[in-house]
Amino acid sequence: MPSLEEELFPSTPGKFKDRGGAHSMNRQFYRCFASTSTMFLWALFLIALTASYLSFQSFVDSGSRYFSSAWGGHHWEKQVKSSAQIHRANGFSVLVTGAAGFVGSHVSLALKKRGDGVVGFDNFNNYYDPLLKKARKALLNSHNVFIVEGDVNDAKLIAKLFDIVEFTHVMHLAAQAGVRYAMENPHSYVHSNIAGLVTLLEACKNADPQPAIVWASSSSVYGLNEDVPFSESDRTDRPASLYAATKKSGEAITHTYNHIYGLSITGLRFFTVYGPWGRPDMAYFSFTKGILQGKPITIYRGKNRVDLARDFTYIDDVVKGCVASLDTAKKSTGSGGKKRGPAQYRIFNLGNTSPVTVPMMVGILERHLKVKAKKNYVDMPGNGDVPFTHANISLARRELGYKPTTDLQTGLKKFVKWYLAYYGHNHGKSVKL
Ligand SMILES: O=C(O)[C@H]1O[C@H](OP(=O)(O)OP(=O)(O)OC[C@H]2O[C@@H](n3ccc(=O)[nH]c3=O)[C@H](O)[C@@H]2O)[C@H](O)[C@@H](O)[C@H]1O
Repeated sequence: MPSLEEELFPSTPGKFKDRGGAHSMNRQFYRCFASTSTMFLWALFLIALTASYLSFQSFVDSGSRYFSSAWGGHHWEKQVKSSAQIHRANGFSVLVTGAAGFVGSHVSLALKKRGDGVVGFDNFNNYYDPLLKKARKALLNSHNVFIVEGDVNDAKLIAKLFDIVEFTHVMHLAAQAGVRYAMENPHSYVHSNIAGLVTLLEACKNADPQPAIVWASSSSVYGLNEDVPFSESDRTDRPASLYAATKKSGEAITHTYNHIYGLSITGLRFFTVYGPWGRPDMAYFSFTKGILQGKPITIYRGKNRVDLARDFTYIDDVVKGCVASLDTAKKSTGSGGKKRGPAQYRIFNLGNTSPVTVPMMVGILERHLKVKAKKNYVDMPGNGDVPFTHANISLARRELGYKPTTDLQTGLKKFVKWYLAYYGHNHGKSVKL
C-alpha cells in the first residue's frame, strides 16, 4: 500500500498512474481529510515544505557563487588584494577577465612581470579542455597572479571585487569564442558576449573611480566585407556568424556605456591569434593534433575551390597591442554611475597584415612537425566562416605603436615547440583535446 505522500506526489514525474480514475481519487481525498489527525499531519507537512523552500531561496540569494565556485572570506580577500598589489611607479591595478584563457593568461603574465597588479577572473568552462585552463592558472599562480573563479554574469561577485580593489583598468577577455560552434550552442554566445559584457559594464559604471576598459572584439565583425585590407572605418553591419554578431553587438553596447556613463573604452579586433598555450578548438592547434596522430584533417575551401586565408597573428604581438592599449587609455570621466564629461572610445585592428592560406599554414606545420598531413579538402560549409581576413593596422601603429614582428613560419615553430613540450612526444595519442 503506497503512503499518502507517494499517492499524491509520485516521486517520478511523468509516471503518475491514475489507478481507478477520477471518482476513486475523490474518494481517497475525502478519506484523507476526513480525520483531524490526518489534517494535522498535512499541516505539518505543508509547513515543512514551505520552510525548506524558503531556506533554499535564501541559499540561492546569498550568492550564485554556490552554483559556480566558492568565494568570499578573509583568506580569499587577502589573495585578491595581494594579487592586485602594484609593484612599479604609476603602475596599474587590472582586472583581467578570461585570465585562464589563451590571450588572457599571456596578458596577465605580461602585466604582472612589469609590476602591475593583476586579478584574474575566469569561469573555467568546458568549451575546451579545462585541464589546459588549469595549467595556465598554475602558471599564473606561480607568478603570484590569483584567479577568481566565477562567471562574468555574477554581478554580486564582480561588485565584491570592485569593493575590495580600486581597479584602474579592466582587460575584458572573457568570451565565448569560436566561429563555427555558434551554430551548436548559440545561447552560450549571448550569455557570455552580451549578457556577461553588460553585467561587467554595469559594475564598471558604478565603480568610483571608474576603471578604463580594454576588451576583445574580433576580426569577424567585418563579416561579408570585401574591401581589403579591413580598416576600422569599414562596414561591420553584415556579420556572417552569431559569434560575429555578438562581438558587433559588444561594440554597440560599449559605445552606449561610453556615451552615457563616461567609461573609457578600447575595443580590439583580434585577427586569428595563435601561439603557445593556444586554444585547442582552433585550426592550427587541432591540425597539429590530427597530424601527429596520423588522422586526416579537414581543410575547407571557398567558392570555386579558392583557398581560405587568415591574417594569423602571433600571441606576443597581440599582447603588446593589449598592453599598449592599457598604457594609452585615458581615464574614464564618470563616477558612481554619473558621467562628468566625454570619454575616450577607440577601436583597433590587431592583425598581422599578411594573410596566409590555410593549406600554406598546414604546410608550415608539416615541416615543423616533420610529419605529412592526411588532407581532406571539403567545400566550406555554410557555418559562419568567412573566406579571408586581412587587417589594416595603420591606426594601431599610429596610436599604440603596434608593430607585429612574428611571421607565421616563426610563430608556428614556437607553437610546435610548446605543443611537444606540453603534450609530450607521444604524438598526443593519450591526450584528450
Ligand atoms: O579572428 C577572429 O576574430 C577569430 O579568429 C578565430 O577564428 P578563425 O579565423 O575561424 O580561426 P580557426 O577556427 O582557427 O580557423 C582558421 C581557418 O581554418 C579553417 N578551418 C577550420 C577548421 C577546420 O577543420 N578546417 C579548416 O579549414 C577555417 O575555415 C579558417 O579559414 C577564432 O577561433 C575566433 O574565436 C575569433 O577570435
